[in-house]
Amino acid sequence: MANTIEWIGDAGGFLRLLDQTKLPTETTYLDCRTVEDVWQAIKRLSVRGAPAIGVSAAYGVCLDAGSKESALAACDYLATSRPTAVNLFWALDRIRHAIEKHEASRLVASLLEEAKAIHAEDHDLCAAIGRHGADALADLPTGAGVLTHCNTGALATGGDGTALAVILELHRRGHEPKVYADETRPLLQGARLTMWELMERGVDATLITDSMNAQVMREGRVGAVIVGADRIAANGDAANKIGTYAAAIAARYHKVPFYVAAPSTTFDLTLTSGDQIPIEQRADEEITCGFGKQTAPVGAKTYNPAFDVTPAELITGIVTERGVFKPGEVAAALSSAQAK
Ligand SMILES: CSC[C@@H](O)[C@@H](O)C(=O)COP(=O)(O)O
Repeated sequence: MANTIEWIGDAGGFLRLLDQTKLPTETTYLDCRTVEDVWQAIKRLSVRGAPAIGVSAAYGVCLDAGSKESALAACDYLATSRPTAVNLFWALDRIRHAIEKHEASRLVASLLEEAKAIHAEDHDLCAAIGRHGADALADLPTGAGVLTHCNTGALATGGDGTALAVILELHRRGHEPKVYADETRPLLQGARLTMWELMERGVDATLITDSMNAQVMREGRVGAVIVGADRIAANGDAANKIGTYAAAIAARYHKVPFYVAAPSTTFDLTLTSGDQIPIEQRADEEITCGFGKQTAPVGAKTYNPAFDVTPAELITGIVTERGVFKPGEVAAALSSAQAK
């Protein structure tokens, strides 16, 4: 796999991102040399996926950390790029603490160390999620169907991914999962990115459109659904890419277990329920003129929420780096782990 996020050089270096808007047809990189470049890259989804957004923003601050004031202003600015994935705000808070703690004279080097630590830690979180999730799904018959939505792999994180890390671990363990990848309208993260990653890794993957997943479940092809998340509230309600909620409803109807996989950095325990999660609204053109092809009358009125919230009651288990928990138990489990 190509590097999704890479800092090139030392403290005077720059951030190199794999430009995900060009995949799967072109593997090209975007060199970000200013905070504005990183903001734009996050906004237009050149880098996307909750953990990857957080890691990129942490590196982004290093591009304007000549003084504590400029670094703090960079944090505030990057926080305006996208509203839903809480990993962005978590990473920027961690960088803000580092700004306060470290000497102004070697601020860039200190912040770079912190950003690299956030990146490396995310790699380890993904590995732990993969192991716990594969343990939870160990009883699935060999060759069972596993449905996923959006892209939650190496392109979305600093490691192997969240939901996709579970699938890859099942594959490594010889369970031979047969993945059904929702294409994930309107920006096709499932078709363009998940299919690309799974095919590169040699995992059996079948592309379907989002509207086919209920029928695929009805045909008995799916043993489990596993998805990622952008923000999970204290009660276990989970925001993820638009279409996740519909997949969860279909899974419940067909008695298919529905798992959400996310690191502790995706939890927002200040929110009591998913109703409080800010949902990003994106441009009309994404659904009227996707990928440059006009598919609706000019001037068509649109509504384009980028995420939805799956209520906790539809979620069988939440896979974290600390284990798999019932949605109603996950906040207490993570809080007690943090207190230790
Ligand atoms: C490990 S990634 C989990 C989520 O961030 C992912 O499922 C998702 O919804 C990404 O949305 P995107 O708009 O592509 O950033």
